[in-house]
Amino acid sequence: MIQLPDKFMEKMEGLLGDEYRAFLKSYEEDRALGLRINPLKAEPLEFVKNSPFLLEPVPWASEGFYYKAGQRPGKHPYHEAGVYYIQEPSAMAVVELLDPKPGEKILDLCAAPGGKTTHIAGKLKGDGFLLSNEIHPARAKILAQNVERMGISNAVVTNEDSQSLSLKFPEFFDRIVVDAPCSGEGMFRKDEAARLEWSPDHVAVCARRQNEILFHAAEMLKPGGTMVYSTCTFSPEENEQVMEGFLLSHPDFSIVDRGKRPGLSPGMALWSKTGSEELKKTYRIWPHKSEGEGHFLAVLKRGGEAGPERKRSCPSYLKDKSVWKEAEVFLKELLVKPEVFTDRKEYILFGEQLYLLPPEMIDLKGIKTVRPGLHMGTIKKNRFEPSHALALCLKKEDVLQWADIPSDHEDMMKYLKGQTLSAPFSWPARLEQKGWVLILTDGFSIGFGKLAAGILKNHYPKGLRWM
Ligand SMILES: C[S@@+](CC[C@H](N)C(=O)[O-])C[C@H]1O[C@@H](n2cnc3c(N)ncnc32)[C@H](O)[C@@H]1O
Repeated sequence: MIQLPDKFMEKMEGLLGDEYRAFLKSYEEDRALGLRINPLKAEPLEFVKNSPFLLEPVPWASEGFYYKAGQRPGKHPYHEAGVYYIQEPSAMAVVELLDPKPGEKILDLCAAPGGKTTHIAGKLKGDGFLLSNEIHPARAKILAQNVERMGISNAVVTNEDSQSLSLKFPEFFDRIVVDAPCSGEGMFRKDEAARLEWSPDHVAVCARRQNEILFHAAEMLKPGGTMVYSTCTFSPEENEQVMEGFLLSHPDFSIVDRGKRPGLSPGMALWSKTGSEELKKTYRIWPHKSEGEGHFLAVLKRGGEAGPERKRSCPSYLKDKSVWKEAEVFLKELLVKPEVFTDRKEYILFGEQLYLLPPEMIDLKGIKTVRPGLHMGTIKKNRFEPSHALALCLKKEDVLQWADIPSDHEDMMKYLKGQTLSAPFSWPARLEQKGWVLILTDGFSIGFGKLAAGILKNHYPKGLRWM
């Protein structure tokens, strides 16, 4: 059995009373493992029918499934193709409760490594604007990589603190997720660092930080907008009590009742300072009651109605199209409908790097931006090199040249290792004599290759290659 901090155990026994034994026993059991299918790549139920893994539905997440220990979905080519995101099952409840709709503007304020961001993007179906922010630079890079792997075209990744963002985006977003940094008690089964770092003082520090982050998040929500606050900890100081304090200082906000949900228990109003019944509308996930780690969630609504959109400054898009004529040539050669890209106006150039920004973006001057939009590629002298991110956004039916390599074929392994593939090819393909080719595995795009004289040169990024 794992070693839990003594003071944590004492505290939980005091809070849970008779239930404490069942709670403690859950630490002797294996934790549930989950993955969430990416609807930008696959229809979840269709995928499950043909999946190489044995998958069972997570009751609170339509795209979420449990997989069994011993299966290794993280080591399968489908993972590199962004077909799914490996995610702790309880964490999947957050975006289900947020309920984002295509066309909306969404903020994921504490976003790395990207579990909620990639879930939101799937529900937006490429329509709308997602700002994914992470305060720690190294984690923001991992977030951007996951956004790329999942084939997301309409997300911007920033690396800011919540206050700086709030100055740029007052009353801007329709929905916001605050998946707050917390003491991580709910992750003790899998995270030794959280167990070692835990102390009552750390809980208090986390609660103060959560209040501050929420304060700034609230400023960015449109009147009438929805915000989900979540943590992966049990402590009432970081959950019901944070909500209680927030509602007292923000009378225009209220907790939304999303009704009974399978696997989700009501929040513990009695553990707040006032015992307000409202807090029963928040949710908890308990490891001794559901197949998932400890979690707390609350859906908040801001009162009022959004006024007319404020005038905000736009980014300065590329006006001179000749700058990216090589990119245009590439798009016309590879795509069935190049106009999907060539008719768009929201292009910017960072040095040699060409990006396509989501529509309705505002100028991000002064904001540390890791990924301003979809990285289209690099404009080199007289040629254009498409980016890996673009390959992952494309589908077989979008392109004129493709090669579909079965995930269990040795050539897929070779491709992921960065090796060159030579004709004759034994897998389905539509290839002309030469040029850029979208590489797929079992129909899911996974990268680019370039064909010349029967040799398919590998363009799988060096940093991602399998050893
Ligand atoms: C619970 S994790 C987020 C997990 C993420 N939402 C996901 O689903 O993959 C909390 C994140 O908040 C970040 N964070 C830490 N301090 C912060 C602060 N003061 N303001 C905003 N974010 C912070 C952490 O670096 C961490 O990545």
